[in-house]
Amino acid sequence: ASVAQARYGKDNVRVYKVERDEKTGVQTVTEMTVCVLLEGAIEISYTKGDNSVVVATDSIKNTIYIKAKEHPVTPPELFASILGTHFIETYAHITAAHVKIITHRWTRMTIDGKPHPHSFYRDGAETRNVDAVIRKGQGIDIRSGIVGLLVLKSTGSQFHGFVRDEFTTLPEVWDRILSTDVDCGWVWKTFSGLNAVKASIPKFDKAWNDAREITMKTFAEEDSPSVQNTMYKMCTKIMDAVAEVETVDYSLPNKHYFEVDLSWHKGIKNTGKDAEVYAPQSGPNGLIQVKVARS
Ligand SMILES: O=c1[nH]c(=O)c2nn[nH]c2[nH]1
Repeated sequence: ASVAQARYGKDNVRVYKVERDEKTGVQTVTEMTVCVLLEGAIEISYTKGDNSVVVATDSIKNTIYIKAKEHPVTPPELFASILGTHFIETYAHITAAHVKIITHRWTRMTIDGKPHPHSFYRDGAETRNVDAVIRKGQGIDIRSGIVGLLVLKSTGSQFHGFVRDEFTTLPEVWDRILSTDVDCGWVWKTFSGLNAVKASIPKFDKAWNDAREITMKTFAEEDSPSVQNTMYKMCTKIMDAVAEVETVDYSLPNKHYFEVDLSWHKGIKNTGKDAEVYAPQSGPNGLIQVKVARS
């Protein structure tokens, strides 16, 4: 037997950083959860119990805090690249670093119509994510993403014309609720290294804003014939908006809301065009996935 693949490190490293503007008194906060996993000539730590090749996961955790102090933590694409580059440049036997950053939302409060200088609230479980792989001599591959953006529309969604056979009970529908929990990502062309990432810094926030706006605008405005078609349109619009992106992917649960037939009670009409009260379903749920590439 031999080691086919191995990587190790520290997961769930929670990091908070505040930026204080002395002139204006405005403070800005960032909170993220970081995972760093290392690859390289580490087999003997598995096969021989030889720990001489192990950068302790505790040291990896320490390094994350030190780099967060020494460097910008935003955009997350930059901080992930700084972190990964540190590990492959510091340890000769480490050949790749896998860095995942989940950025949580601290949205600045608006108090009496004005942005508050140092108060924030968590507006949703939505996160801005980055998965980066930094490989010695092979550059930096980054996938940026949005996770946990929960959306619903009360109409403007249809689903009909699907296969009807002896397994089918689903009625065709021309007006339905559509709700999903957005998990989408966009993969950047490989960066040659940290300097190339630094040269692209303004592109990362713009791409995230574009992807988020496109997702919500397309979701809201499309009279959707299916999740499949609407998510494909989101992908193509993001590709058009961000030239440096090679592929865009979505994984969307279809979070069903079932009509409740109440006709048994005094003939209440609550189905079809009369439906107003629905039963939101925890499961089962549809799950629709796509990755779109430049043709
Ligand atoms: O948008 C949808 N796509 C599907 O594939 C599907 N299947 N059942 N309901 C559905 N809705």
